[in-house]
Amino acid sequence: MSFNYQRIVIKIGSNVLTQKNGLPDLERIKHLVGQIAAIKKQGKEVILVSSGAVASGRSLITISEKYDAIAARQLLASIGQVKLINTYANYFESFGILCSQVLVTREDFRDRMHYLNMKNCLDLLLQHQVIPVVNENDVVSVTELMFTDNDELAGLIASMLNAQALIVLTNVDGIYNGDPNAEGSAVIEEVAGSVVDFAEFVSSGKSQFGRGGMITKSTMSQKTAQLGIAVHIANGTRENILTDVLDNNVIHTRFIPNKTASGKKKWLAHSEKSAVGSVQVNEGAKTALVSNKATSLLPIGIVDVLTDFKKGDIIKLVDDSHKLIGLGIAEYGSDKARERIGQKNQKPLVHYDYLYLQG
Ligand SMILES: Nc1ncnc2c1ncn2[C@@H]1O[C@H](COP(=O)(O)OP(=O)(O)O)[C@@H](O)[C@H]1O
Ligand SMILES: N[C@@H](CCC(=O)OP(=O)(O)O)C(=O)O
Repeated sequence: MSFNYQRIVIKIGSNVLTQKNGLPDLERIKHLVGQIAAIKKQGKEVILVSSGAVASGRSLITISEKYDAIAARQLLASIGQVKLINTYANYFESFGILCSQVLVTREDFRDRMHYLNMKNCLDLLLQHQVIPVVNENDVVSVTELMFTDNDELAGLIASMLNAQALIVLTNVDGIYNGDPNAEGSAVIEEVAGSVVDFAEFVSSGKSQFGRGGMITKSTMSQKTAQLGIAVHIANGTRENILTDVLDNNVIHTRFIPNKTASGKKKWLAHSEKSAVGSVQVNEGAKTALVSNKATSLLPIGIVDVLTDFKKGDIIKLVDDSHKLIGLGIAEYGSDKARERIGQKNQKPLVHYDYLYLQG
């Protein structure tokens, strides 16, 4: 059985694009572009999320050690992104395909106006048969507000664009059930349904040039699959990997998608860092919210307003041990919410349509 996705986000990690000596691996980039061109020629839409700006920059300039990591990242990315996008543009051009550069920061996803503005631009590029090449704008991003890594960014882009699939290319065959180098470890081929605690077997170590590591890949993949998007994690250093993944012809990890969520829920799913206020809910409300029924958050299920918010703000819903259970848009401010705590027959604080629950 092959996978017949119409809109696909492909994320390529730094390690796939870089040789062991740190120089860009042009042959590999060319080979991947060739596969993407073949997928595109089948009438499919492809959005590329590519890391590699910092790695490319490293191949062009040596920076004195007296500069801190942030300054070095900004300098390398600023120089390296030009080289990276030129490389893509030249290779795509040889297949008669136009690509474009889209550099984003977390701020661009924060409020719904910015989010929809960016979505409109990406939709327009796709309508014009262009392949958007997306990367974080490391030059202007404020360190504390950055994406954990481009895996997180790829998950956001896939949900924003209602993609059917996200393919994450890294330098191992998928998520292993132990150390990938240890004897006896094997690739987990399918992840379905219930939430898996990957920290049990995925080490926090990452590859030579990667930023986030396999743990972020695992959590992002789980979240993205819960929103209705299939996620494939595969080895981008293998020949014909993209076509093999789509033909289901190679061992890799696949997260089976849940039912598709609405656009608003997809946006909320990635809004934790933009949440302004928080409320604590009781056990009964928690059970009702996480059940399969469409349930709004009513004041009777609230036990405390932990941090203030205004009407329209994104708020966190936490349980009695302060564990995050969901995110929603407040229908009224924290003052009114406090007055109504525990009361019956009150308007929902968060309506179901504006509520995203963690899986
Ligand atoms: N259980 C595991 N399964 C697969 N990879 C793992 C596991 N635990 C740790 N890793 C490490 O995660 C690395 C990939 O993540 P990362 O460095 O973020 O790559 P990328 O640059 O592709 O984003 C692998 O090279 C591997 O060393
Ligand atoms: N924006 C950075 C990407 C950093 C990053 O997330 O890398 P990776 O973990 O390899 O996907 C760059 O282009 O170098």
